[in-house]
Amino acid sequence: MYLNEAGSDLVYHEPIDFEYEPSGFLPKVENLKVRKWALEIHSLWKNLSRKVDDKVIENPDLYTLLPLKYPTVIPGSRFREVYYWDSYRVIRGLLASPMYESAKSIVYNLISLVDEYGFILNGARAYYSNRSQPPLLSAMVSEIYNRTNDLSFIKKSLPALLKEHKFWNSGVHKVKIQDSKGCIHSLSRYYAMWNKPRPESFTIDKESALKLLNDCDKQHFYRELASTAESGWDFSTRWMRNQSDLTTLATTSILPVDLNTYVLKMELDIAFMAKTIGDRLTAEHFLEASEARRTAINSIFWNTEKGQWFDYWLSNNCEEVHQWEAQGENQISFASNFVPIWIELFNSDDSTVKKVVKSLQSSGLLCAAGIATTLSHSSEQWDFPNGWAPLQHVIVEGLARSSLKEAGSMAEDIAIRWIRTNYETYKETGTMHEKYDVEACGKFGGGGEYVPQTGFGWSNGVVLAFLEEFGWPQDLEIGC
Ligand SMILES: OC[C@H]1O[C@H](O[C@H]2O[C@H](CO)[C@@H](O)[C@H](O)[C@H]2O)[C@H](O)[C@@H](O)[C@@H]1O
Repeated sequence: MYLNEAGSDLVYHEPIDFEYEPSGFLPKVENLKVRKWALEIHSLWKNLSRKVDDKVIENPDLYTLLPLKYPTVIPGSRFREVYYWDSYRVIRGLLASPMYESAKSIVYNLISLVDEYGFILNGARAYYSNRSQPPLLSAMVSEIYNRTNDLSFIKKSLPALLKEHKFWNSGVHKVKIQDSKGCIHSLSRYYAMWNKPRPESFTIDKESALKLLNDCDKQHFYRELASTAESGWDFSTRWMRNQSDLTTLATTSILPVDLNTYVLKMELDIAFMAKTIGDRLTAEHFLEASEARRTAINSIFWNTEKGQWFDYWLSNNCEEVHQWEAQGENQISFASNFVPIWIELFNSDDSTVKKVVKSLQSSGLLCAAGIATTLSHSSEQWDFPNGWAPLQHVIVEGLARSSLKEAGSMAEDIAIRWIRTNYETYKETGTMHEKYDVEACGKFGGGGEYVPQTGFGWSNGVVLAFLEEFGWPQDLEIGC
């Protein structure tokens, strides 16, 4: 057998809209040291830009890489293909850069995946076709539209968003649940269409399953592993019945707060886009869908005393309509419990925001260098002490949109801590990292099934997005 060198299928591409010093770049960054660093991060888009090699387009059956037509941006290091939810933060950074054409071409590639598969794959490889990832396509489209006012862009994107909405709200992804007052709600869950070892981590999964004795238990476990990869949080004690035993992953039995927030955002974005292009019926339908999901999120996840939205654990995975029970509420603090604050319906409500700010403050998740993913020291990568760019971003952005002063200050404080740790680690190691250790400023993260990766798409995107939003004053020190 003859194999090409890894990475030769996706080749370097010079982005057409890249400039070394773009005019109007990060106008609120006054400090020269920070501006210089931000320009270095901006120039990393050049390193991470790729296009599919012609040999793959000509003979797609010979490759695992999918023959995407447009140039794209990869996360970096071992992640040499496009990843779905990473792309949202990459796009937010590209918009700050500003590289609108590069941002649009990422979306066009993702749309082509919906056309072909009916959903967006975890990543653009054939072996990722058994699952998706946190659905953020609508957020990508609406952010690009906000900057460009390009009506034809939303016209081209809307059909894919409608298809994607169906994927997350039908079949195995859809769960019906009756609340304590007798109302039936429809929510979404992660559920991979796969019950074998993940092809990209085949030997690791086989080994993890060794202690399971029968084939049925093994198949169940393999589905849970792949479903956890669909959540983007692979792996975390958040999904485990027993925090020290990976084989107790139970992701398909959990109604996740963050997934349902992203689907709510999808519904609101679709309603807005449909209205913008004059499709009144679709707009009304999705406004109703968003109202129903907001009610479901309040009823099933929100705990008003604790000021958090908690994941809900289903007691039995096979019922047609589940019955809500107090014991199903998982009252452990995870960063995902604060993700709904991203949505205007929640961040415009002062009483909710006050509770959330108080709760986040006392949760133990707020650390020296940002928000920890969970409080569990498990050595899994989506656990303590790791902090991840997408989680800092979604919470900070939500808090910053509130009109409450204490929420705004908290948002800015977290953003400053996060920018500082990214800066210090970059100066120390010469690179941007996939995740950071939030216990102290200037440390990158670890744990999990692969060595820490660098590059790195979503970290670059979030630093640029934070600097765009908050700026950096002349006299504020950047070092730890
Ligand atoms: O190969 C192991 C796993 O790698 C990916 O997961 C991690 O990296 C992704 C790219 O940055 C990121 O989207 C994900 O949140 C990370 O946990 C991949 O997505 C997994 O499916 C894969 O099994």
